[in-house]
Amino acid sequence: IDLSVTWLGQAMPGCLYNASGVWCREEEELEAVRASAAAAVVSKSATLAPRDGNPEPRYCQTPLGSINSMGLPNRGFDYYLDYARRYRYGSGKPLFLSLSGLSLDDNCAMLRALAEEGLPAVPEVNLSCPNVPGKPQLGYDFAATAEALDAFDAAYPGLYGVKLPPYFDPAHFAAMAEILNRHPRLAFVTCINSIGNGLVVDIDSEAVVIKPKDGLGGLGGDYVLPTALANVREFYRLLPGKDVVGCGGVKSGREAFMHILAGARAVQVGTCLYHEGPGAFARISSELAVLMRAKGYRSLDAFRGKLRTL
Ligand SMILES: CC(C)(C)CCc1c(C(=O)O)[nH]c(=O)[nH]c1=O
Repeated sequence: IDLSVTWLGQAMPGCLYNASGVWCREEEELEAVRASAAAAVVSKSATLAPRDGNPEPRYCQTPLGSINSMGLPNRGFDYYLDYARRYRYGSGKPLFLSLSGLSLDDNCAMLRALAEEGLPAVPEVNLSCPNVPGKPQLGYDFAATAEALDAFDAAYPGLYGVKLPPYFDPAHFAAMAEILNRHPRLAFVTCINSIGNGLVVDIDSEAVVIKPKDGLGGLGGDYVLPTALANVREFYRLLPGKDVVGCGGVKSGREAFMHILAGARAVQVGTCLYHEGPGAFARISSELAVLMRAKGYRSLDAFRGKLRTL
């Protein structure tokens, strides 16, 4: 059973890696993911300057997944760029740097710095990054997204990707695809980021479960799987020549199989990784291999994007 993936001119020994934000803020965490059965590593979304993030509790696990309003706590871009400079490709696992600048200028400054370092990692620009206050996140502001991608093309000469928020309307899938398809070096989209601004209520305390934003936070886990699969399948269809990375609701070989069936080139694990730790990658990989063997598939190419309609 071959779980390897070749994309972006790189080979990955498998198809699973972490979702940005989970087990990837500190170098020790990044190294633990790299040393695990994960096939790649992505860092916590970086801002130019280090950030403490929001007051705790800012993350909460629930029976159906997770809710978080971390507030972009990260060590600052130079910390992750330094890690990228020293990153040992010996393990054959690509490194992605997630970027979430607080302004378009910050995102472009980080992209330019990455280019000047000789592209030691592939950027995954987080389109859930904050926009002008009072406006929706960048990924929900189509004009701002179009402008940002033009600026990214000018700032960075290599292949890059974007992390997309979930979309819920065919007109939004079409509008985003039209913009994304203008950018040939935009090589992949990662679908999806958490479903924004959910509210989890604890009936015993009669209170919300996280402190920031009066309890509003991004949802992950079982809550988001159908939305994640829909975004993977729609953008797989709408972005010819680009790769889609599946993210959302993966906790076993079953959901990884679903994401690849929907068209995912590779699959990220977030909420499940937060709770299980990097051992999750070996478990999910073996579950996926068992599932493939039972179905007679010897590689991911044998079923990628082959989700049947009725
Ligand atoms: C939500 C933002 C803080 C604007 C970006 C960082 C981020 C966070 C976060 O750091 O709160 N959490 C997520 O689930 N997804 C994200 O993209």
